[in-house]
Amino acid sequence: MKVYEEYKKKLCTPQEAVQAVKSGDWIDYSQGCSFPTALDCALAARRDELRDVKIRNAISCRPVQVVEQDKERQAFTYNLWHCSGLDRQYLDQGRAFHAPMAFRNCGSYYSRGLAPVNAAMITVAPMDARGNFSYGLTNCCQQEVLDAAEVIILEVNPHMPVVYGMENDHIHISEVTHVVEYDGSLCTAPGRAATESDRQIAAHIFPYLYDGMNLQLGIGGIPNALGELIAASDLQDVGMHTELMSDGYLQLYKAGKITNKRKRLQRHKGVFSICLGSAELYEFLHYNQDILSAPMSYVNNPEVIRQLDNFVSINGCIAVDLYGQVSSESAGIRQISGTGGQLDFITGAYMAAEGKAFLAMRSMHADKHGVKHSHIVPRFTAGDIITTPRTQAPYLVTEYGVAQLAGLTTWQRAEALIAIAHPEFREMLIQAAAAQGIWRQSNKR
Ligand SMILES: CC(=O)SCCNC(=O)CCNC(=O)[C@H](O)C(C)(C)COP(=O)(O)OP(=O)(O)OC[C@H]1O[C@@H](n2cnc3c(N)ncnc32)[C@H](O)[C@@H]1OP(=O)(O)O
Ligand SMILES: CCCC(=O)O
Repeated sequence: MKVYEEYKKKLCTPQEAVQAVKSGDWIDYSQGCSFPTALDCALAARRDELRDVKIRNAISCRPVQVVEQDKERQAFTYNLWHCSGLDRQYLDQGRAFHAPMAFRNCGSYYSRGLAPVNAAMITVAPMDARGNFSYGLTNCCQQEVLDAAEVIILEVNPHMPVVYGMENDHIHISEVTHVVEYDGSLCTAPGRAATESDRQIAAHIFPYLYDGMNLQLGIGGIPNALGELIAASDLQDVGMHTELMSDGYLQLYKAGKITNKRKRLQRHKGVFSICLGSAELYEFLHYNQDILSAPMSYVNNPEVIRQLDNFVSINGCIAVDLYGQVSSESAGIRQISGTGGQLDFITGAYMAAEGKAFLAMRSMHADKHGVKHSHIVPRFTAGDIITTPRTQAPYLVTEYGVAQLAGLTTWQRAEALIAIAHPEFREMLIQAAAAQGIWRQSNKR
């Protein structure tokens, strides 16, 4: 068979494949749990011969060897579209940089030539008899990256599920420069377990959910708690249209909650763009005809989301100020996460008939010295990054309730947000609101 001959011709060791990289190059790794483990090790081993090689990735799920082995950071610069807990450590230590983006636009940076790619290194499922390799867990911006790349190196992993896609879900052997094989386990990222306060927050959102909704759950503990709550509820015929496929959705599928039968687009199919989860979730996706992967440029497009009536988007945030500006990605200048798909889904959910978007957070935290900090703040301080502007602020949720901000004046917003602040901070916030000129004498307190 011709495709197998071509495969054999292109098959080489990781060490041979990474010889394609030159000093000064830009390299893209496939994102999230599709991390190309063997190629990363082989590239890191060239640290003494290479200079100024820039790598782009997002949500690193295992130690990254081009970071770990290049202590002097002479050979490699690691850049992140979005951050995992491990990435936060790299950023804190000055071993990585963040690249701001909204996920619906990420692919266009490549197709418009704004993000050049000398070599793409991606993990795929084994080749089928027609010569195709499934992108598996990560559809994301894969196609745009590959279209932009001068050299394409596949890391074939037998554990990568074959995932059906709407479009741009596989690559053919004829388009590939090199193939390497790696039989190690895929990265897993089952997500942070829900805490008691996550559950309290989820319980406030729950009354807004209804049968037949199209559900997007984001990253973090609160969306996971919602997954648990819906799985144990009487809700029926939930539709899945989400950027992130997580174990929360696996729970919902197992509980029979997701049927997708009321969706106006891709009826009977759940749609996602990137999967971060457990080995059980990966197995569930393997040749699963009920689920489609699609590019971020489609899944996160507000024009697409708009067509899904009854859309409910639930994401996490870090802090909100009394004007309704939301930071979901930084604490001061400390980069914690990324904009990701948050703004895309808030925009699309608002446009959908009966659509709603929720941003949820704990009302406060205590730092390592025991000092308590309110997550509802009078105003942001220098360095805080605004992820969602106040003009698009959706339903904000804490353990103390829900504040719907759209359409409200500044003094109404201040009142609504102070009502869901931690009680210990409410008086301070009222004083601040008065000093900022956004508190009326007749406001409730
Ligand atoms: C995926 C889709 O389908 S679309 C869109 C989804 N994406 C987004 O919404 C992007 C932005 N949101 C997020 O990334 C997440 O929801 C987060 C980061 C806001 C919350 O996620 P969680 O996993 O619940 O966060 P968690 O509470 O564990 O905190 C993560 C880190 O932020 C820190 N942090 C969180 N809140 C604060 C705060 N107010 N002040 C200081 N630090 C904070 C924590 O200490 C922790 O740091 P560490 O890893 O060094 O310990
Ligand atoms: C994979 C989740 C990325 C995001 O926050 O959008």
